[in-house]
Amino acid sequence: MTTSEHEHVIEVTDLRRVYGGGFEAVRGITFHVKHGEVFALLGTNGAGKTSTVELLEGLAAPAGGRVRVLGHDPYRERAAVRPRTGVMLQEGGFPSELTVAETVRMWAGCTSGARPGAEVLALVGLTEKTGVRVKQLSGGERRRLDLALALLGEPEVLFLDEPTTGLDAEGRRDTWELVRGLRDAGTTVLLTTHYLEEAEGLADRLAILHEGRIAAAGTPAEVTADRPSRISFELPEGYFVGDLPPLAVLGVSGHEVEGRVVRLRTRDLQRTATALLRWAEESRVELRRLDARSASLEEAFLGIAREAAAGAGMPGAKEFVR
Ligand SMILES: Nc1ncnc2c1ncn2[C@@H]1O[C@H](COP(=O)(O)OP(=O)(O)OP(=O)(O)O)[C@@H](O)[C@H]1O
Repeated sequence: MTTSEHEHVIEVTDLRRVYGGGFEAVRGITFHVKHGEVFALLGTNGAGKTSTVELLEGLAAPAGGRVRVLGHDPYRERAAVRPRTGVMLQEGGFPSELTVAETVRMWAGCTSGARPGAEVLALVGLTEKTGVRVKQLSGGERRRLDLALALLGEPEVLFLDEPTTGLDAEGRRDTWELVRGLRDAGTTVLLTTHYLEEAEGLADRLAILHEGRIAAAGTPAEVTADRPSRISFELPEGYFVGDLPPLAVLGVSGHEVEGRVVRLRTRDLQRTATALLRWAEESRVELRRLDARSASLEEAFLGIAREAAAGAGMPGAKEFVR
């Protein structure tokens, strides 16, 4: 089966995973990943991200539901799926006495159609470390070696479990560039991450898992759309919140005051910001440390976690099909 622009490269339907002791880590999740898309699975610790990715990689059989990768069952039809996928696990677990070059050679021996080791090491910026033993690599360099090995077979589908954990800011940005380049070349990427900024900047679509279920899903913009924007500023000496226009007139849905700092929440950022600035100008007042911003994925994520903890029922999709 060949992939085309319109096919779902990964299809997950009502997927369940139950561990030995009877614990249900994945409780019926549904999502699709399209050809050439970067899809991020987010979630709190223990939400079920790794448990899900392992089912997609064919490392275990689901307790219920269905997984298809490139049209195949990754567990039962492993031989058909494995050569076309690249996997970067959370723990690489290579023999630490081998050098980087030896590790890549060993891995290439188990990879059908492996490209030259020097090529993947250059891609991840490890060329200088070719002769270094794995045990002497830094944590970030090991992550990059993990990524190099996942790329050896020029996979059509790439699974990245927390690819930038342990990387410094520059290494993280390099990895993002690399993933974007792979996506632009048609690779489908599914990644898990704890970095919301990473998902916001990299993912075409994402799902937020909470206790084995999808709490919200969509594009980063869709997931943040129903969250309020925020405006904060410092009131000058002698002014109080009561001196502002009525908050209802400003279109404010909630506010907090801490000393002189005022934080407003609004669902209409333009209206609130305009009314506030008009008032400041007419009152000849300077709003110091003025900051206005749309909801970030981080706010959406924290909001979902809070609502879930409060048992308030979660927004967004219980299932997500597009
Ligand atoms: N082999 C196992 N046996 C029993 N329970 C397990 C096993 N592996 C994972 N779990 C449990 O399943 C749940 C989901 O774990 P999982 O590793 O999938 O979460 P995660 O979202 O990847 O978390 P993290 O962000 O911490 O890596 C957790 O409560 C975990 O304790």
